[in-house]
Amino acid sequence: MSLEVASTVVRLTRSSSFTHSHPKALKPFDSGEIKILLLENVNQRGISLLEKEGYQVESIKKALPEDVLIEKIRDVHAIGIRSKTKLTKKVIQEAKKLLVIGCFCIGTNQVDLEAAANRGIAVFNSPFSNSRSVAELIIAEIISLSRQLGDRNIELHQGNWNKVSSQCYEIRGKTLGIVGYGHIGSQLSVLAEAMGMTVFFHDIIQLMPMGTAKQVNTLYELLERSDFVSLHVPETEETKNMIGEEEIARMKKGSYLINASRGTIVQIPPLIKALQNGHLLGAAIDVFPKEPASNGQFYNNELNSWTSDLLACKNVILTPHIGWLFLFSIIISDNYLFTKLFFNLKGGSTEEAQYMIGAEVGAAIIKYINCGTSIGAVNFPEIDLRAIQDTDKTIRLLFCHYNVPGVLREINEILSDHNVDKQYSDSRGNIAYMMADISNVDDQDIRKIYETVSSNRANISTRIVY
Ligand SMILES: NC(=O)c1ccc[n+]([C@@H]2O[C@H](COP(=O)([O-])OP(=O)(O)OC[C@H]3O[C@@H](n4cnc5c(N)ncnc54)[C@H](O)[C@@H]3O)[C@@H](O)[C@H]2O)c1
Ligand SMILES: O=C(O)CC[C@@H](O)C(=O)O
Repeated sequence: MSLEVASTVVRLTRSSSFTHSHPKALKPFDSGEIKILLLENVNQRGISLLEKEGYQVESIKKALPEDVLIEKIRDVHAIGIRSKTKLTKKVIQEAKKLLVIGCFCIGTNQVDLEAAANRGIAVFNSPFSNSRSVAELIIAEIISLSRQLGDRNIELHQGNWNKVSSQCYEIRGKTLGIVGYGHIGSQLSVLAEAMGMTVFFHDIIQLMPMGTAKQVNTLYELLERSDFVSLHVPETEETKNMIGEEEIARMKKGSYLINASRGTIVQIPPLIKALQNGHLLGAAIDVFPKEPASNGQFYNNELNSWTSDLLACKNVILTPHIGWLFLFSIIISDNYLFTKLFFNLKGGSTEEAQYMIGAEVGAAIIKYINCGTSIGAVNFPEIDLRAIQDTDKTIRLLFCHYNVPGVLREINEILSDHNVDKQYSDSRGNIAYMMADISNVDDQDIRKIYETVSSNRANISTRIVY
């Protein structure tokens, strides 16, 4: 494999609050030359943080088709995306200047993480800013499915008064099976128990149950025991098509399936069959194998060939990937229970979730560009050093390289004439990352260190920040 060299020298932020210091004369780039591309309507909080750093930020509201994305990505140092933008190996190979990818969401399946790491590109996400919103959505859907709220709502909107109680149930005493007991699954577990449900979960790792929830050994055991099955796994090779004909057949007759994880986890045609023949009493689907790149009249058979069949099924709640944008409230007034559902892309706590994600991922991008900090990266060795206090002659060397024997010795030989104040290195698979703060270096030294380190046999990317 050829060793691609991505190199940048940028001003190092000298305090944790990212205040500006004056750039040195020799540095080839300043922060105004750092270009950031943000896609899919990233929250204004993230945009403002990045602009405040002096970077050139372009923000586009939708996902881009591959050819346009390739054109645009060639020129940028950072890209911010959500769930729709596919950063494949092909796209990443074209991104010659790219240092960092920010996923302004939880899922990172839309990025080829290995291809990014192999090019020295760190990937960050927001691992739990919207977990609670998804868990609340699922509780709302469990009640809605159990009471057929979606159908009653559509009927009444069409002028049809249909007061029925047949196959409408309380959720108290029912069993919820959670597949994937991470941030979202465990939050859901707590909420479901508070509503009087019994909770089972299945995960590939042994986990501490919340409350009185119980971990079961196999997916089939969970499917056979649950009145409601809710999926909260990431998209991986193992989870793709995880719920198909056989799994749905294992579910209890009269049970419900909920998927707000990723659209590839559930095979929709067997789900439609089970809804049509009454094996399942309902389903709630927030994510789809193919989703439109922007809002509009795109939800039809052209998008997914079975769309009209799914739309014709009874008691199916369909939402446009808004799991994290959901506010649910129950108001108890006198003896009445009013259930209010808000599906609103801009209101209430939705702004809070977006704001938090914008702040978290925006800050991670800034810290990586300015200081090299990779803590929280999902594909990269995670390292950091405390901030440099000496404002004059200390530089920070950031060396991402293939994890081969003898490389650190070679780099330390290059640095042996200098005073290395602090040094830290870590590896993850075949990628290693070293950070070294070197004091008392003049402008000529900076150039020399950069040239010798970046021409090392294992170099993937070398940066110097100061
Ligand atoms: N609909 C939305 O708007 C929305 C919002 C946020 C997240 N998501 C999706 O939900 C997923 C889960 O989010 P999270 O924050 O809880 O993730 P997480 O990483 O905290 O938890 C995922 C859990 O799934 C488990 N798991 C992985 N493979 C498994 C398998 N084959 N079988 C059983 N368990 C398995 C993991 O061990 C982990 O405990 C995300 O990856 C994302 O794709 C959707
Ligand atoms: O914002 C999005 O598009 C994705 C939301 C959600 O699926 C996530 O992974 O956080």
